[in-house]
Amino acid sequence: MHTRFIDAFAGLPASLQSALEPILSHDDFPAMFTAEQVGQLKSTTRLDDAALAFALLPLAAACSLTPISHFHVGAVARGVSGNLYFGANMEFSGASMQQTVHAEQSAVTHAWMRGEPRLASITVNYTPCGHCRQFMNELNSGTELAIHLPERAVASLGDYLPYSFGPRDLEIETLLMDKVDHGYHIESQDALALQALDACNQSHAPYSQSHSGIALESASGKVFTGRYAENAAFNPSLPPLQAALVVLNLAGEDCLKIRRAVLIERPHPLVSQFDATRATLAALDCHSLVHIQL
Ligand SMILES: O=c1ccn([C@H]2C[C@H](O)[C@@H](CO)O2)c(=O)[nH]1
Ligand SMILES: [Zn+2]
Repeated sequence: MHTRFIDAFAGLPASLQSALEPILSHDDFPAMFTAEQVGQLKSTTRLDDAALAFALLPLAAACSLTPISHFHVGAVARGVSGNLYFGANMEFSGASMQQTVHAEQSAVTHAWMRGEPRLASITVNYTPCGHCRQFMNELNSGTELAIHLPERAVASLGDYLPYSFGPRDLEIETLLMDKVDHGYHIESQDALALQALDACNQSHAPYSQSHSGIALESASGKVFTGRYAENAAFNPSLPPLQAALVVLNLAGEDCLKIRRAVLIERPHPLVSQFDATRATLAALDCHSLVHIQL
């Protein structure tokens, strides 16, 4: 079991511990559970969907990286597939505050990067801040997304974000998590560049059309990609680097040991990721960034 889970695991109910043990002891535990695993966990623990997601929150929160706040936020997103995806907040010392990733953004992005088509609900250990409510208002689940919080009745995103501003106010029909393929091509033999291109082709940038994607090679040699997720209110947009760091971190790898990165974006984009990406990677001690302009 990854060392980050040991304390949180020890605090779980015994029946959940024994049901989770074979899954968590796998070296490659991806911080998600398939619908089939969820079914098995529910039947062995007799927890329902909502109770299981709450019970898993300490494990999700154990994935947080918080050198600034030491405040561990965990989220569990449930896809319409029935899969569960962890999310955790991430702070980067030496970078700007704007590079921070909230746990809700992490769980949403995690589900999206793993191909989930839409979310049904999200469970969080603290109330989502205004920024997260706005970030989630970009989703194709819309204001129907169910939000589960400790000691509160389940409510919808619409309940938590009345009089909301969103994509439809800017006449945008393609929503976050909708399947897209922007159809860009590059001439390259570099597997990392081709994976960054794939991420760019699936990015969500309907406001600026400044599609972008990134691929990171981790310490173990695995590749983690990230897609840009733009937001109707612009500032809550999540850069592609953050999306890739979410998946890399949740997979149990070290953000401070990234070997190389490839960022792909359009030439002369209205919105450029390059400067912020280079600065944040430098704060993470990665100085090998290739910038490809389509
Ligand atoms: O909705 C919220 C509010 C805060 N945080 C994180 C961001 C930062 O890392 C820390 C302190 O704000 O908590 C979240 O993850 N979600
Ligand atoms: Zn937040």
